[in-house]
Amino acid sequence: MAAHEELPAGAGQEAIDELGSIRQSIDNIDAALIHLLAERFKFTQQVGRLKATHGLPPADPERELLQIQRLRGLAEEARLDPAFAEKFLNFIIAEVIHHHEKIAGTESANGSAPRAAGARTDVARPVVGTSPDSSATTSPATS
Ligand SMILES: O=C(O)C(=O)C[C@]1(C(=O)O)C=C[C@@H](O)C=C1
Repeated sequence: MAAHEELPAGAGQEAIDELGSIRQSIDNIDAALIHLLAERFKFTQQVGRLKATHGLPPADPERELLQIQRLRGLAEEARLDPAFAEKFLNFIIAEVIHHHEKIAGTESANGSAPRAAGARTDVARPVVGTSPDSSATTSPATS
């Protein structure tokens, strides 16, 4: 509900105020996520240039396997769905690899083949735990 909209019948002012306050915190967290992602992409761009300069492949499946294992563990500790954590990381990494390919000039004419999260086209890539294509899993909510 946007600020200019009328209050739904039945919701008291206290509830509306609480909702507004919680949403402020959500907005702060969303802003932090954007800033963190921007910082992460700055570093991965550095990696992309380094890899292109030295002829290293854009993707490193072994590294990804370690990252996924680590993040799944962290997610469990934080009571976040590990399948969601894996899917989220794979989503980011797919974009990073696309950037790496662009830097190296190795992307195909219509861009990279769509990389299903957790799937490589050129290398057998380990997939840990639940499939990151979590249409089969429950919500990305906490577990
Ligand atoms: O660490 C690397 O080699 C990267 O290119 C970074 C990164 C990542 O985004 O974390 C991206 C692609 C690789 O497959 C593994 C990890």
